Amino acid sequence: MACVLSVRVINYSEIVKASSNQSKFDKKNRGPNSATSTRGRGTPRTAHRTQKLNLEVSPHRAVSAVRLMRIELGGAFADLLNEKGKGSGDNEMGYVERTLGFRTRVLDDRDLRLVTDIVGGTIRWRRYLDHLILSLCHDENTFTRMEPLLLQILRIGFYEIVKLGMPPYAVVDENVRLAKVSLRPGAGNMVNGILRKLLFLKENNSLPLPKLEGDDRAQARALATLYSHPVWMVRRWTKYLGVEEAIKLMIWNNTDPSFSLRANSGKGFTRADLVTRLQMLKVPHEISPNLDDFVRIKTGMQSVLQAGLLKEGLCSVQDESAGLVVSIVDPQPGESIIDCCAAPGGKTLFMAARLSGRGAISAIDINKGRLRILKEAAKLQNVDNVVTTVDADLRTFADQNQDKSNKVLLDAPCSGLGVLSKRPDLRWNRRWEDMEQLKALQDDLLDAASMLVKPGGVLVYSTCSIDPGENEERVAAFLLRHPEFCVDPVDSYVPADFVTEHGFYSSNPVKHSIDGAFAARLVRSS
Ligand SMILES: C[S@@+](CC[C@H](N)C(=O)[O-])C[C@H]1O[C@@H](n2cnc3c(N)ncnc32)[C@H](O)[C@@H]1O
Repeated sequence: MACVLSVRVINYSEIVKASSNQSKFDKKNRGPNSATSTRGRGTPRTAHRTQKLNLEVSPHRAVSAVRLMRIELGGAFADLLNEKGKGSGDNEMGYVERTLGFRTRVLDDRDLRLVTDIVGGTIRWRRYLDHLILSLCHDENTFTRMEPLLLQILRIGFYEIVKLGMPPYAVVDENVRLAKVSLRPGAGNMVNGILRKLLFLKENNSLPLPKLEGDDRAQARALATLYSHPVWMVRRWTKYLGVEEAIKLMIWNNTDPSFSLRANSGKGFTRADLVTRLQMLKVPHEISPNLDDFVRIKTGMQSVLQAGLLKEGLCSVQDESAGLVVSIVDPQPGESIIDCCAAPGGKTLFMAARLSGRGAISAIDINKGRLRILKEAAKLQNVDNVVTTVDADLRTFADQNQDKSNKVLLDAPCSGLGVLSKRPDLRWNRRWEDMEQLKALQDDLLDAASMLVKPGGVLVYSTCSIDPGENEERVAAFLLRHPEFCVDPVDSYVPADFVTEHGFYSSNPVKHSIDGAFAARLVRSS
């Protein structure tokens, strides 16, 4: 039986004494009012005066389940918690306690890695996992009415068995235990039954998966389940890229992401310095073939974080696809640049470092909070002497501002379809309808940004999307509205491999193994 220790202490690490047993815990916390016992109907649990430490539930599993609830239910999840939990910014273990009714031991490095893997993977594979869970449930109602926490526990178990190939009996045992202590014994029995059915089918190579057959619509639905993406994305990509490339893209999106680090030259820290530090930390790395300041890492981000390299502002996490957009702006010492949608500042800060202390960047953004992050990062990275933040809607700013610049960057709000490997939840939050709204906003912002460009000056339009509707089509529509601009091919700024036949920059995750992004360099004649 799982062991729940309950003690009156303020400090979690000081917990020493056991005083309650499982049945007491169940009675007290698992009634109809439990935050986790109903889906969307739960009455918030009252604040605990005691803290309960459970040493038998694996901490990474408990934290993963709660984090998945937070991601999926968003604001609704905060409402399920007690008042104290709302917006308190409390640490993860606080959420665990308020959701599950107990704490686990503190997570070590290995647990943290497991949480990242399990949460990322379970979100990515959600559609695929839900298809399997639904297929193995008694009936559809069992699935659709399942409590949120129970569903997350099942998703975790299915992911571990089917995608991670973890030792099956340990997975069953641990997920059953989590369901029992965090919900009730019956929930544990249900998890046990469904996971064992899954194991049987997997061992017999007969998982109930859809076949690629029927008309385009049916095939798109099957692909969407097999590769776990929304149907509308599959239909869009098969139309633009063909089935084979669409599948490759989905496989990329489902793979654990690689990261790039940029050495902050503003701090006098070079790539050679960064390489030395990574060697000392034993973090495997690779020099970027595309950008002088960048290094790629696949694993070891935890070590980089713990060593304080980011906290000290010595390096930043920045994808090469974003760095290459800065190469297209090509900032030179002494120049004045307007960055129209600047926050949280990835590109602003890299451009600022390239100015080597001479010149100025006006960093405009409508989002105050993100702009604050930019300002603090500029200070940390020692480039605040060339960065001024402007809290404004670009459209109003452009209307009212007489000052024009030779270089303007518009890194527009977009669908983010190029960065789905790094943002596992984004695919489920984006809707097809968003695309039309985004395109209209991108047109408006392009018009506004163009007003800030001096004759002879350059406007760089960029997105982190791979969708032609947000990229080439927006530029074509802009050029029709603004014949005073023409395309300046980007060949002199980025490696030839990234240049499209129309002279635009395009990074393709499948081809270049970095995020997907787009940029056009547009020169104003008059
Ligand atoms: C793709 S993000 C920019 C990322 C940033 N360039 C970087 O490299 O970190 C788009 C930004 O546009 C901002 N934005 C959206 N609408 C805006 C508007 N009307 N005026 C100014 N900024 C806007 C958003 O707040 C968001 O920070």
